[in-house]
Amino acid sequence: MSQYRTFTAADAVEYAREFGGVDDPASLSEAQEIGDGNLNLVFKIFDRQGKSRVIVKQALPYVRCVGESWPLTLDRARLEAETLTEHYKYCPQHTVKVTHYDPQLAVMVMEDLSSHRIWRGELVKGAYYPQAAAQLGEYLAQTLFHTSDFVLHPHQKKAEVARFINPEMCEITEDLFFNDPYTDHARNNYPQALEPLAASLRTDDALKIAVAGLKHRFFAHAEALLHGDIHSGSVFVADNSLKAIDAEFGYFGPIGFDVGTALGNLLINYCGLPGLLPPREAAEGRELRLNDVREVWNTFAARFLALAEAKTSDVALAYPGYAQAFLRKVWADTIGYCGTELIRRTVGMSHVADMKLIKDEAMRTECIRSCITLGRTLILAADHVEDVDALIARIRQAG
Ligand SMILES: Nc1ncnc2c1ncn2[C@@H]1O[C@H](COP(=O)(O)OP(=O)(O)O)[C@@H](O)[C@H]1O
Ligand SMILES: CSC[C@H]1O[C@H](OP(=O)(O)O)[C@H](O)[C@@H]1O
Repeated sequence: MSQYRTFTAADAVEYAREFGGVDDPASLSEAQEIGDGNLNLVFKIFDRQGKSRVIVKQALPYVRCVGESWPLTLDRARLEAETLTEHYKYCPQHTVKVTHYDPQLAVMVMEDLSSHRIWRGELVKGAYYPQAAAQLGEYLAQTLFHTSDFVLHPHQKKAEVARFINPEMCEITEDLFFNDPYTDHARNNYPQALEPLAASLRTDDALKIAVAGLKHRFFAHAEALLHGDIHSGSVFVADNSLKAIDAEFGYFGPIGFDVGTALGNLLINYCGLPGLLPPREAAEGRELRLNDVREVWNTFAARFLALAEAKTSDVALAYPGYAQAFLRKVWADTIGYCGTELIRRTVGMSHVADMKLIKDEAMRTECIRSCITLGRTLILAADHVEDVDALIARIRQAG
């Protein structure tokens, strides 16, 4: 990585002229750094007419939101570019297109999705995209099925697991999802009024054993090439369009982790809406979120089963009924990982706009409380929820 240097806006323009793949490179004239994520630099490159044309994304040698005190591998740019490229093969309609990757500079060039908006930003405003949930279910089914043992030859699968070994990024997830919120960790961050609730997570034996099981499966179950961080801030939406971005946590892990993270962020929004919108709009929005949860799961499960029936290459896994049995385990994992996402986004360090934008402090505290309580309920109930309707009934019961 000796040639590595952190890009300025001028560097990003120069780079885009050379590697941006546009017909008229000389017209590229300006860059704006628009990164709002926790980790990287993202430059939007504009032409002389002020039209944005292409995106240049560069990994920093540390965690952006913390600074140089938290060094982080530059190899995450490769993992992001290669995960997105792999997912694009199987689901081009719902994956951002990466057109160039440079390991020396930890830079990638990708399609500009300025015609879209980040889904989380829309969800917090109460904007509804009726197709988004089904499209996310389709993305999850296509990418996770096609990178699983249902399809890949065992030799190819093992080679792919090796290519996507991602220890440093996985360690972040292992710590932030499964350790910090269940210990008294300096990174944790929650309202003082919730100290008794947060403290109760640290001493709840059943909860800690369930979380240990989820962490253990995150370590050990190399079921498919996950996106690894498919929250509503990693998803762009537009009318009848959805595109996943930001896959630097990609690795071979348990399918339920991706599905659970996706559902978890819909439920964080469900918990936050009473603090974000007036009562009637919030109630309507919450119903839409529950429908979204149903739609993501139902689409994912139906498409995964249809793909398994049509395309399973392994003779044992093709046995009638096996794919259904496998999906029952994915369902239990999904609910458990969904619960851990709710808790790590409220007790842990990485908070999200669905809670952060609630202006009234008392209301914000109550929304966070409901999110933590729901998270715990889901983790504890994960093995006992029959289907998505039963899940929705439990969510309603939790309040
Ligand atoms: N392909 C893209 N087209 C347009 N904007 C993008 C694109 N990729 C990222 N962005 C913008 O940059 C922001 C940060 O990107 P993201 O990949 O989430 O960064 P990080 O890896 O730091 O989390 C996104 O929220 C979005 O606003
Ligand atoms: C110390 S990284 C925290 C957090 O940030 C990542 O999100 P994003 O890249 O979308 O900003 C990921 O969710 C990590 O858990």
